[in-house]
Amino acid sequence: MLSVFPQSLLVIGSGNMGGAMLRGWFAQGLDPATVTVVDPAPRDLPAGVRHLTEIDPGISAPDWLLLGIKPQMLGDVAPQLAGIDLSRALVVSMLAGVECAGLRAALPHARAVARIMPNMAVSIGQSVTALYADGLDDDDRAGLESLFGMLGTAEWLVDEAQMHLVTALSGSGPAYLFRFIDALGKAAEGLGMPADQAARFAMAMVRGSAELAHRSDESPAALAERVASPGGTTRAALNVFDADAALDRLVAEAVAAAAKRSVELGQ
Ligand SMILES: NC(=O)C1=CN([C@@H]2O[C@H](COP(=O)(O)OP(=O)(O)OC[C@H]3O[C@@H](n4cnc5c(N)ncnc54)[C@H](O)[C@@H]3O)[C@@H](O)[C@H]2O)C=CC1
Ligand SMILES: O=C(O)[C@@H]1CCC=N1
Repeated sequence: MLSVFPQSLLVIGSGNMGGAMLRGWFAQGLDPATVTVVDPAPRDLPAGVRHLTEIDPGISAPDWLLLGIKPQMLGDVAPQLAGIDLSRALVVSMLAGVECAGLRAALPHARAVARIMPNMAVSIGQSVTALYADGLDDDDRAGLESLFGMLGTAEWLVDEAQMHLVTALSGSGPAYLFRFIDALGKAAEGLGMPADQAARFAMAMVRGSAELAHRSDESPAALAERVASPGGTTRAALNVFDADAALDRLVAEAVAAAAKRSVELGQ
């Protein structure tokens, strides 16, 4: 059977995201011997890969070049990649904000470019990953769908501008949820519950509720109404969220700020 994995993968930047993706693919059968990681300070470097602390002109032509650096570093790193043969390479960029045109301009010798926007749940194989590329052939598209489907779910966007919104929604989104869990625990602690127990209950509640919402045919908004007995405790809390649409407005403002920052990072 033909492998779905690229024959040779060059990873530039193996931090939170790059490292988590590699570990996910190794668990699915990617051979570490086919992977070269360039990173001066990688995070939990997976065993068996070839590791370089800087880009070396001796790196052989990769099939995939995975960019896992911060967007602000592309300007420094791209010139160092000028000496690498990328004539066969599909560049796969997770850089927030940086558009395909910018990637092509930075790496004009690459065969093709594609963008992905995963999230931190790649580390447990439960990311939702947005894919975007223009003018990519069917084999490359199928390869991206396979590799990112292994790390959760993967879905194509048809309009590149939507990448900013996906970044603000599902790329940054885990942080919003983590902060909400934290705030719930702190609220109960503030009202007198032991901190560790409040944190445990908040976490367990969010986990169960997320799974319930995932399995349910009803919308999250409808499920919330089912929790809220008329005149009961939940309604009292939801009334606080709903006063002047406070929760919707706060979340909309936060997501808009993230999307705006994504646009800025691409400039
Ligand atoms: N953290 C997240 O949840 C998400 C991050 N992203 C994107 O992923 C990218 C990486 O983010 P993180 O993994 O969180 O950052 P990180 O800071 O954990 O990883 C970046 C890695 O780049 C390495 N690095 C620095 N200079 C380098 C160089 N000259 N050559 C090679 N490697 C170098 C660092 O040592 C580090 O290991 C960013 O572009 C971000 O926009 C996308 C979706 C989610
Ligand atoms: O905060 C960031 O810029 C990156 C992109 C999405 C999640 N983390």
